[in-house]
Amino acid sequence: MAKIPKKVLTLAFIRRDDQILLGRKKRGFGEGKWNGFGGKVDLDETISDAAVREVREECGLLVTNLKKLGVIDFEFVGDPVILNVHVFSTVDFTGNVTESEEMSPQWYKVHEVPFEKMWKDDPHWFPYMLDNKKFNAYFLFEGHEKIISHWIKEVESLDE
Ligand SMILES: Nc1nc2c([nH]c(=O)n2[C@H]2C[C@H](O)[C@@H](COP(=O)(O)OP(=O)(O)OP(=O)(O)O)O2)c(=O)[nH]1
Repeated sequence: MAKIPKKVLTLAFIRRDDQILLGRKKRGFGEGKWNGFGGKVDLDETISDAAVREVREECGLLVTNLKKLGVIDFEFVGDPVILNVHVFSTVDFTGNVTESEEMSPQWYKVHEVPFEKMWKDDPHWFPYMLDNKKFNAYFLFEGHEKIISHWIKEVESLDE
């Protein structure tokens, strides 16, 4: 059997009181959508090191104590590559929020997250993430706007 290629990506959320920091992606994959901060893992770094680096690059904050809350696999019809997204959250950060070439950041109240301007899968798993519950999920997309099938389950623990 041919091995299914997986591309490991990070996605980190920063919380402050009843707010969450999101960024509007200014270019590339998911352009125009509001999201957490993240991207590809480099060869020489751990997944959580990559998560810290991507947050710093995309919104200027230095985060610590990232907790892994979710692992989501995304498959796209006609594309053999599975995106393996590791979702983190933290309340610990230093620095000032700054716009980057990739992201335009903004604090949102957690009950005012703009799901209509986000990836279609996000309303399914954000409730777990916002509640600090650990979860695994899978979404099969046709194009970038239509979910054909999915599952999601709460789990006791996640591999590091
Ligand atoms: N909320 C949400 N995030 C997603 C979904 N799919 C998906 O890849 N992401 C996240 C994971 C990553 O944080 C980001 C995609 O990474 P990216 O392509 O921007 O990676 P990068 O920053 O290394 O890219 P680049 O600088 O090389 O352009 O989007 C999704 O369906 N929902």
